[in-house]
Amino acid sequence: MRKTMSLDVNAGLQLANWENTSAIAPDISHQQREQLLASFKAAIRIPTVSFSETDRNTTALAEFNILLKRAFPIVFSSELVKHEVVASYSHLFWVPGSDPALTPYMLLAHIDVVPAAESDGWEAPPFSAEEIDGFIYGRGTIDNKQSVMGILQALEYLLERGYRPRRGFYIGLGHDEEVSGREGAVNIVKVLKSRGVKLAYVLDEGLGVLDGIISGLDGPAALIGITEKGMANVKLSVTTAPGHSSMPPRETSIGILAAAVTRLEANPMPRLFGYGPERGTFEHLAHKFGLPLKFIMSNIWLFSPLLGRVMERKPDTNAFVRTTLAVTMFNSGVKINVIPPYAEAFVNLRIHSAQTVQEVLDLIRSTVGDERVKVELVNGFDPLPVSAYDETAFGYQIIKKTTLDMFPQLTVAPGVCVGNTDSRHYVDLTTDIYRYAPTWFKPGDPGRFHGVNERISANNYEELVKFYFLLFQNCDITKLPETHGSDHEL
Ligand SMILES: CC/C=C\C/C=C\C/C=C\C/C=C\C/C=C\C/C=C\CCC(=O)O
Ligand SMILES: N[C@@H](Cc1ccccc1)C(=O)O
Ligand SMILES: [Zn+2]
Ligand SMILES: [Zn+2]
Repeated sequence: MRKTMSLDVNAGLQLANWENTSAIAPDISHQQREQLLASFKAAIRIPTVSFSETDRNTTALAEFNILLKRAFPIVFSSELVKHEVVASYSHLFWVPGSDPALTPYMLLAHIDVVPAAESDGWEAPPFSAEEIDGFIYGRGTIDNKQSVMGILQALEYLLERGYRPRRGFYIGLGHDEEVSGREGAVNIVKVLKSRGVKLAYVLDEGLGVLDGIISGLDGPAALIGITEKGMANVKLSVTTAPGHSSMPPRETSIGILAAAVTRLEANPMPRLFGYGPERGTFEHLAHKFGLPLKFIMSNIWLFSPLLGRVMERKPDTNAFVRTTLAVTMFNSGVKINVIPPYAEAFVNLRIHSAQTVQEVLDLIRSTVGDERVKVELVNGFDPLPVSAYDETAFGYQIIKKTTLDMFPQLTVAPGVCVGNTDSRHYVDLTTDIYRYAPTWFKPGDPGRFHGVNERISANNYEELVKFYFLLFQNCDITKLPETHGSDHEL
């Protein structure tokens, strides 16, 4: 019989047993702090906006290329670093290790951002990088220039201090992540494949440190994304005969389509909470909840229907419960006195780990339940495979250890990334993809993603630089420490 699980997740791999490879301390002088913040703000001020796959601010992207060279002169001049530009605005860096027998790893981030308009209610203009009460405001501060700049800033400091890695690594910076990554990430992957590269693990953007966001949890938790939801874009359309508005049919194409869309919103996709890896998140965090939540979280197999009902009440937690459906575009009409011959709507779905694109399409067709509404898949992909997060998972344990080196008070747990990332293009290069940076989220902060007042504290940005600084060095261990007498399940 399965016993009640309450994992002491911070035990097991005793930090003391790790080979110490972080010989260079992450000390940052007052002058360096000023300079790293100035470089970060300069990056935020360049509006590298992706509007659509065909409409991107290429002037800004070109300017960003120049900024990178200016901000990180050692990275760009070091003999050790091989740099190449991919698809004009994406960047691939390769730093070979002194021990070629060690499989390299790769860090990813993206340069482009989604659009932002000050008139939406920003407290500071979205490309100003203005600092208010210790927070730097601007589009890209948490998605994802904090990692673009943080990774290269850490490498700059390490090289400056004479660092030579034992394990080689790649850094990939995409320029079109927000509109699919088909130019940047896809071509970087092509280059790596042509060279026969295999990666120990990939670390990309995604989850972070949640502080006060999971209600009932005692203290902040770092969630490392071990998978991401699938995605589907679906087009619904209705074609009818046009005519004079004075002799209307009982329903127009607009009415038929609106009714179909209403049925979709009224009948959400099934609750699947507990059927995917989100279950492991709560089992890992269980010991950090007070009673009775501790008991509930330790017995997800019994309580998942109850938890699912509670979590579905708020959009940010509902995202973990089911495949979400958002009607994002609706176009129709020709003239005020003409019966509309055509109406179309687009629906964006984020698919729960326990479902597939095909299953979701079938459900949409049956919920619409109207032959006059044509349902077509525009594009999509299934949920991503689940990466390893047991005690032998190199990437997961390195990321976890580095997080605990910086923030010993955190509980670290695996999580599902509800947004999509460039890392999904890397599935043929590694089985282990993680989506995480120690960006801190407090209540209300998740809404800043693609929303108004996106911001990061200056202090948190500096912590990110230190995180990557330690991560590079922690990756130089040749193998994970052996686990001693671990009788708990993972
Ligand atoms: C199971 C966890 C339960 C509750 C968590 C609740 C809310 C999560 C809140 C914040 C999560 C942090 C990150 C936001 C999520 C998605 C962003 C991921 C990728 C971004 C991709 C992109 O748009 O560029
Ligand atoms: N990363 C963005 C854009 C994106 C959407 C879908 C697929 C790929 C990228 C998002 O998750 O919303
Ligand atoms: Zn992003
Ligand atoms: Zn984004």
